[in-house]
Amino acid sequence: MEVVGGEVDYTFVIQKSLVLLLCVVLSWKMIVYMCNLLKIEKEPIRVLVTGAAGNIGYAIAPMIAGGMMLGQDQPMILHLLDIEPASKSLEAVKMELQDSAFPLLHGVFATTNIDEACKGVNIAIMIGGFARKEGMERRDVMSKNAVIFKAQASALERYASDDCKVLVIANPANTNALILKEFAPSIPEENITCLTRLDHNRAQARLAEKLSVPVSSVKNVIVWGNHSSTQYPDSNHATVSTKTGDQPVNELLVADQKWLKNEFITEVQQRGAEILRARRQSSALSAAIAACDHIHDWFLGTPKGNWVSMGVCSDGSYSIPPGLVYSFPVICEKGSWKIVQGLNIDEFSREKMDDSARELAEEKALAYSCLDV
Ligand SMILES: NC(=O)c1ccc[n+]([C@@H]2O[C@H](COP(=O)([O-])OP(=O)(O)OC[C@H]3O[C@@H](n4cnc5c(N)ncnc54)[C@H](O)[C@@H]3O)[C@@H](O)[C@H]2O)c1
Ligand SMILES: O=C(O)C[C@H](O)C(=O)O
Repeated sequence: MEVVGGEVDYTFVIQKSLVLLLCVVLSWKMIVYMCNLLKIEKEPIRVLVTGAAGNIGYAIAPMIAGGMMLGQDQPMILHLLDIEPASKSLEAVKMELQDSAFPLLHGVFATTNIDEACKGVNIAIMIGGFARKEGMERRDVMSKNAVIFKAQASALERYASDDCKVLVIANPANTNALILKEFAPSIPEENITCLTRLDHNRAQARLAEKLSVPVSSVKNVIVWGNHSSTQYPDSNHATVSTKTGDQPVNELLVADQKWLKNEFITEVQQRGAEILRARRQSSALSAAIAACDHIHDWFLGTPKGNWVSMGVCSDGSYSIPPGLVYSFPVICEKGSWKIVQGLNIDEFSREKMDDSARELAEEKALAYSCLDV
């Protein structure tokens, strides 16, 4: 250390520190530059898509391969799974993906064997399941899916990578995710989620339409609960960015409180059924986009000041019973999610949130009774 006349020369120390800092920054920039020059790529991530020959599978495969889910610098290898009767269509999906020459797609592996499909996967998008047919009881659908998800959980438990992150889309999504959690105990429970981002996106879009603003200017809607008609789309904390800063949606729609408490909620709750009636098939394009959004934000983080809705294992936040997979507002950072805490819940919201939790508890009991656990 430089000492002048018995005293520390702070100017010299600061100068030295700045030079050192500059050297560190320049070396880091140089390393990044060299990597880019040498085209050193990230290791490919293995992504499992179950039900890959179906509607959502066909929509989501090119989105993943094109970088929408994991970003434009993240290569991937796709593991596509479907059941034997769909094996020809599955092979066709594989061929089309190959023919699309996606630069980030480092391989496609298609199989009807669940164990092989799960080998080494880092992400599992669970779309395949048993769809309700006319005249079938809820119990029949639940029992078929409970059996499917129990078997898939065991395969993931045995063969997936330790850090595997799971997104369940197949309905009943929350309860299928719960079964998966029960039968894959070595997968950390925070790695098991279900899709309610589609409902979140739908709610955001309805508000933007009502306010005649771009959808991107609306943020922080919430979908609480089950991905079913008891879900509670909540506009109480949503804002719209304007030239003068963020404005609460409830203030901008002060004259439309009746709409917010009635039509808005039912329209979002019933949107899936509306699309099902119009297409005679459930939503596929928007479901695939929502799944990409879900994984994208989970891996790469939610933008500062924004939250999104994800079906996650309840830790008792907002008095939602632990042991349910429930949709909460979450913030994501460095590959982890955290439930947004401290939001004010009014009586109206409380009732709706509890109704959905009650339905999930009933679904859980039904699923367990089907599995004899
Ligand atoms: N959570 C959501 O937001 C959301 C939105 C839309 C649809 N969904 C649900 O997603 C699921 C898939 O929808 P879709 O339109 O793609 O249906 P789809 O019938 O077109 O495709 C489902 C595919 O899964 C396959 N499959 C069936 N059992 C399987 C198993 N055991 N292992 C692997 N694959 C299996 C089928 O052969 C089929 O190819 C449905 O349950 C639907 O209700 C959820
Ligand atoms: O498949 C369905 O029943 C509808 C779907 O979950 C949706 O929300 O679009």
